[in-house]
Amino acid sequence: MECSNPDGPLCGTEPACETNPPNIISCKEEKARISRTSLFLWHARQDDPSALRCLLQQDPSLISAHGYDGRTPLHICAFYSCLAAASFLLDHGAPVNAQDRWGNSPLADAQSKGHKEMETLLKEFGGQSLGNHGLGFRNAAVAPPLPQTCDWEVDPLELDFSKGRVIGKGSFGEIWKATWRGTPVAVKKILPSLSDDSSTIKDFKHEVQLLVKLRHPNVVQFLGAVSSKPLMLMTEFLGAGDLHSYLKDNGSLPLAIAIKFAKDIARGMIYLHNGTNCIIHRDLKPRNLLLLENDHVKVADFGLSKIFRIKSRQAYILTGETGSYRYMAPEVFCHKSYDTKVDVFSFAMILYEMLEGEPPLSELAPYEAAKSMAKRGLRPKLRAKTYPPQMKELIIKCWSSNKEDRPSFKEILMTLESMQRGGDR
Ligand SMILES: Nc1ncnc2c1ncn2[C@@H]1O[C@H](COP(=O)(O)OP(=O)(O)OP(=O)(O)O)[C@@H](O)[C@H]1O
Repeated sequence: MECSNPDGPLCGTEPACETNPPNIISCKEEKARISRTSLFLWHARQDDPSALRCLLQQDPSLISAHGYDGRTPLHICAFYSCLAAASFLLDHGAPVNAQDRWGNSPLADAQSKGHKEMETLLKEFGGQSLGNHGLGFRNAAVAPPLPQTCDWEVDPLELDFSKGRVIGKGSFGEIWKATWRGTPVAVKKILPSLSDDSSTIKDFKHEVQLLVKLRHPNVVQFLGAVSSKPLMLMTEFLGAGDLHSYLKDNGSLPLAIAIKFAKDIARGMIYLHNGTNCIIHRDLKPRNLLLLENDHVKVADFGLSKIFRIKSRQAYILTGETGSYRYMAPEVFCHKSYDTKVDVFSFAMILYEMLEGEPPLSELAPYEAAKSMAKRGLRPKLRAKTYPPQMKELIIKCWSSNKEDRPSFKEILMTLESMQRGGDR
């Protein structure tokens, strides 16, 4: 399937029925809606993301479409292992745990058919094995319900913004420095427009439940969340700024510091990628790497992007905040199925930026940079003279077009350690 522009123009719009009386319009519209739904389900079965994209652009509500027995396009993809279409649907916010009239979720369908790759993909998006396969399949395990009480809910009245300030703006909302029970914290206020349906809030709660359990010295610590509107996420506050600003102020880093930072990032990523809930960051970039006063780095802003990403795409474009594109792996740009190796690709771009002192392909706009990398295999030129051959090799491996050729973060850490030992001698 040819890679298409993820924010491409509308493929076609339906003519407005301005002269028809209202009852004829609604009848016509209803018929059109039903036929669009059938078409959407059919293209899911054909594993055809381009056709799905065209229909979705005409009618965004199709993302929650289902047939009369409650089976969604994602159920169909899961059942027939249509990976490209499933990946597209998930990227565009399709409800991953929708249950059909037998109570089965897409993951239960994939499991019943033994589609391993599909299972992995659905789980990455929070898929749960729900239902009992009343169609005659073997029973699937039902995920335990979330506990009714939670220890992460923050009372918004306890958040004091009076002496706070906005410290950053992302596509999901503003980041504030605030005080919570006397402690400085960073609070991300999610744009109200991104949390206007109950399923988003449910997904949000589920995700926070996972994130709040994470603990690692190189991962920004989640402290809690407000699950009423506006949704808010509270993390520890890191006062030394982010890597983007640091590089802007200081230019390229000496090799030893770049290796030190890179090791911290690799350690944080090993933790995220290898826990019981494998977390793929998908938006690793210098702005999401926060510095500590003692020159250590922590990985921030992971986990929730998949919930708000599609909804925020519009805001993303409107605010011109397209910085993430520059670090984006080709398979994400092309809406293909992907795994933890997308973060390795982004890491290569960050390594490059730390050593060269300028963003990768800075001569191109972020979107153009991502497109050239994905479609033409273009890569930034390694110009700095200070690269030891091992570092050059590492960067080139990490930004391989073929994700299988990219090393894991465990391997990356080992290479960085051996480089550091070489430098010490
Ligand atoms: N815990 C924190 N402590 C201190 N500063 C933070 C913290 N979290 C975020 N920031 C600051 O806020 C900025 C914006 O963060 P945010 O994660 O919302 O935006 P982004 O990653 O640039 O955008 P997007 O979420 O759209 O990818 C960061 O680059 C950083 O400077």
